[in-house]
Amino acid sequence: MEMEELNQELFGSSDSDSESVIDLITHSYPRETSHEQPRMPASDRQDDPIFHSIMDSSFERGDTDDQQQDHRRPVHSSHPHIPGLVLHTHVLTHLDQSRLMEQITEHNFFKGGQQNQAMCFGPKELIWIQELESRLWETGVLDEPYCASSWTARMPLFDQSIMNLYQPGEGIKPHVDLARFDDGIVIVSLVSGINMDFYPALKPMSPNDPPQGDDRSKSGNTSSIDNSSASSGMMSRVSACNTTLKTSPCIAPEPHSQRPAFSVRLEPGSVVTMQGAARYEWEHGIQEVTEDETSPGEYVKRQIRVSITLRKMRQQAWEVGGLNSHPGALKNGVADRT
Ligand SMILES: O=C(O)CCC(=O)C(=O)O
Ligand SMILES: [Fe+2]
Repeated sequence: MEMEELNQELFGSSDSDSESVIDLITHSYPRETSHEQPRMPASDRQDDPIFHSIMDSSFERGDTDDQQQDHRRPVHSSHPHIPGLVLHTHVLTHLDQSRLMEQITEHNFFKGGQQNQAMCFGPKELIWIQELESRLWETGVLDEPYCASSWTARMPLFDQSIMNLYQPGEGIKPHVDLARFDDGIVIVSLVSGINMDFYPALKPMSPNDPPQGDDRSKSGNTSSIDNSSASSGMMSRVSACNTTLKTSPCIAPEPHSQRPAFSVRLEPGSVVTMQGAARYEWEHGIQEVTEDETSPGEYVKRQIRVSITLRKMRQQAWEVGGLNSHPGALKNGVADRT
């Protein structure tokens, strides 16, 4: 079956029942992966919330607006007030998203919704990173001036990916990504939209900070989230509560001392790139709310969302304790956080 037909089945057909779509997701097109990771049995996918979010989401129903979006060219909008922050819309088509979601679902990274975060290291296991990278180049996301060649020329471009699953009402605390990561961070939004908020960092970071971070990140309101923590591959909801890495309804949200300075609407298929000031001097976060204001007085209910963050570890970060000190994290590219 051609990919277009698959996409039509997945997203454009109103009468396809779950069984047939599950079957399509399981078997329909050849996989380039050599992953040894255990796959989710097709029968279990019927209970998989990610799968259901695909089934329920508006773009999967083939809404006219969403269909049209597929034919729109990518638009790159540099933020007028946050240097280095660029929103790239209409980057991933429904087909791109469906392929990524298929891989994520198939590898059961979120354990049927029991875990809300999964991490992979190294380029080998990350077929979606290769696909994403190609798409980011093809669509001009990684071009100057949005992304500086000082980091886009590095090899590999990304060696870590983190996938976040957000149920409606979940968010992520405002933070500056850890110093162990290089400049140039990419966040890809899948399945449904969300508002991301930006706050001037109370304690800005710099590319020259020690890669392991310092005590500054442990105090004050600026959080430097170790959702990348090299010690882990997966973060369970329980550990999320214990570590406050990613906020979850089971802990009281800590309000940020500031109101967001700016909010950016991240539609599915859009990409955010952060470099320079946007990466080091601004915090980004997602509030724990069930609906987002998309224009004055207009609110949109949240649905399940999945994001993929692509980053590159700094060389010094490997030296001070990267994967070598956490061999478990390497197994199959992911490991349970314990
Ligand atoms: O899910 C998102 O859009 C943001 C994720 C994020 O900030 C991170 O992984 O550091
Ligand atoms: Fe982040």
